[in-house]
Amino acid sequence: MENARQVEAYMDPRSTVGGGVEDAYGEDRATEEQLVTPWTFSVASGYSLLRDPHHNKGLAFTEIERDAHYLRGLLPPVVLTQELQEKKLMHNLRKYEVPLQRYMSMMDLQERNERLFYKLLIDNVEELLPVVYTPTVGEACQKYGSIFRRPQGLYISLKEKGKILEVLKNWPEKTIQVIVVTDGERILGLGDLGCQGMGIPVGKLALYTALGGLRPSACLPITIDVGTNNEQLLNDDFYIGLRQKRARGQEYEDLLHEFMCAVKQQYGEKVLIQFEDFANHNAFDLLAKYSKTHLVFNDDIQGTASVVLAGLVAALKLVGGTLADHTYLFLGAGEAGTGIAELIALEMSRQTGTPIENSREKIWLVDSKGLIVSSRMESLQHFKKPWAHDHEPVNNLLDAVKAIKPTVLIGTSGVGKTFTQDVVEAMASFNEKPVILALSNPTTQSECTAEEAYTWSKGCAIFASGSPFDPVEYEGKIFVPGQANNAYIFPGFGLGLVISGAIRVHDEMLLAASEALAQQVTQENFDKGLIYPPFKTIRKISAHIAANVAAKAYELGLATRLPRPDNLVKYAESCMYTPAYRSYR
Ligand SMILES: NC(=O)C1=CN([C@@H]2O[C@H](COP(=O)(O)OP(=O)(O)OC[C@H]3O[C@@H](n4cnc5c(N)ncnc54)[C@H](OP(=O)(O)O)[C@@H]3O)[C@@H](O)[C@H]2O)C=CC1
Ligand SMILES: CC(=O)C(=O)O
Ligand SMILES: [Mg+2]
Repeated sequence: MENARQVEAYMDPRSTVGGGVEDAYGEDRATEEQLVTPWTFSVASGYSLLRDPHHNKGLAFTEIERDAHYLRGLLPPVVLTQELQEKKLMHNLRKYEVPLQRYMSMMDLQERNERLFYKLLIDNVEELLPVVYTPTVGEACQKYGSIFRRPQGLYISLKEKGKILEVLKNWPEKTIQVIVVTDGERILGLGDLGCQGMGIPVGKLALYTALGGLRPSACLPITIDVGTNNEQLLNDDFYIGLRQKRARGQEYEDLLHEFMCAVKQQYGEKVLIQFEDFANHNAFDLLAKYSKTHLVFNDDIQGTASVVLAGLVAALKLVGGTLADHTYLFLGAGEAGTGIAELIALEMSRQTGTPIENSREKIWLVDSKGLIVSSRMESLQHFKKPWAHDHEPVNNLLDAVKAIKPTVLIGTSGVGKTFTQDVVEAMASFNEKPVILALSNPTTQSECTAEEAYTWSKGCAIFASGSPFDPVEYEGKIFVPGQANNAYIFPGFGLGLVISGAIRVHDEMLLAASEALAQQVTQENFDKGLIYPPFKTIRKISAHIAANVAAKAYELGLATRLPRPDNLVKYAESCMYTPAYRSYR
């Protein structure tokens, strides 16, 4: 009687649906308002095993496993091999015509059966990279609130200030080797996507595992939510982040500092923290500040630099000369642009034995206000100042191309369609083989398409882009564009740091990674005009990059994992995660 009265008191008069203690099946003895304990088993078996993505094998559980793990009757009788599961999933995936559907299907698979997800990604890397990574991940981030099903990483917002260590402890895995963190302010070339930038750390870490062989359980995606200045998201009912303008200044710095300290406290000195898609007004400062105390790597500044330098070194085989014989012009003078420029200058100086200031004179950058020249010095952000050379002001790209006459044109502006026909034709008018790299992502932001580059240059351009383009036929010849994307570098780079137990990142490691990548371009690739090896060999490439990076860490005295293995390539390969199913006792 007392109980019934309580129930009545608890019932929401607006509710049209019953349940709780009145439930005919007695499944749920609590009313909706009563507190309940969300208890669960800790060892996966039976039904919970099928729902544990780390151990689930779906229809591939063997008869013996079905008996031993209480799976009888929970699965239909057939037993499939992992290969057949893969075949079926690829068949289903290919039926989707909308890229976002493929993305969601892959994310569902990752949530359901992790090993199968990685098997698909590894075996079909060229087909699936554009699905889990650029360009589709860009669209996924834009629509993240609408397609959100289950959280895939850690969200640390201003609400968690003072409690970040506790938040890290909530993550189920304790041995973390790599964190990819964003604050969502510069997601690809799509701008401020706030908390919805989470798709990027998730995607990057999927590549850490698939391309670089880091264990999935050792990877942690994190989004720091300090608000967003994207009005559309702030007004979107489905937005998943804090509904406020971005915190700046001391409030931002304090949250980031708490985060950085908590990470080191929780995971130790050797956890790699990869900064991804921060806006440049924070990215350079964070990297400078924490590179002294933490193992940090900014993918947009450093990873991109390493991949582009590798492509340029390889391109020299096609265009001739040394790095120092060329003249470089960038559209975009932010993280990617100045990061690449600095590494080219560093390598040039190393090769020629001249001071870096001299090498920088071969490199020019254009930002939204025109060519970076010394008369603009006072108003330039600190990372642009080294590139302010003596020249009269030039306020658009075409005039800059005509004035500087670069042999290499690199797009890092985040703005699509900026390499116009006039620009490409100008490049082709004074270069036999102009090198044109349109690095901005996703595809919509690419400075030009592969077809435009080849057609407007009359088939002369050596072209690569940040997001993939299909081969192009021009005057009966097939041109295969390369993909100049930091995805070539960061998985192997991170593996190299992990296997050597490195405690700091050093510029020489970026050069070592770059060198390893350039060495992987074969004559067969060059014959096709490619300056990068195909992604299908990426695990081998990653092992070589890891070995070179680890060797440099040992050489610089920054490695802690001793003794140094003799054959670092073999060692790197032996450390790589493979997604084949394990047998359960
Ligand atoms: N392929 C790859 O691996 C990578 C590609 N990227 C891509 O590069 C792009 C830029 O990234 P990031 O460097 O981090 O971004 P930043 O915001 O740091 O830099 C963008 C730069 O482009 C300039 N810019 C913007 N609009 C124009 C314009 N219309 N004309 C000329 N310059 C312009 C900006 O000028 P101002 O300073 O005056 O505002 C700024 O210097 C993104 O699309 C990103 O996806 C990034 C990393 C890796
Ligand atoms: C590839 C990458 O890191 C970017 O576009 O930001
Ligand atoms: Mg990035």
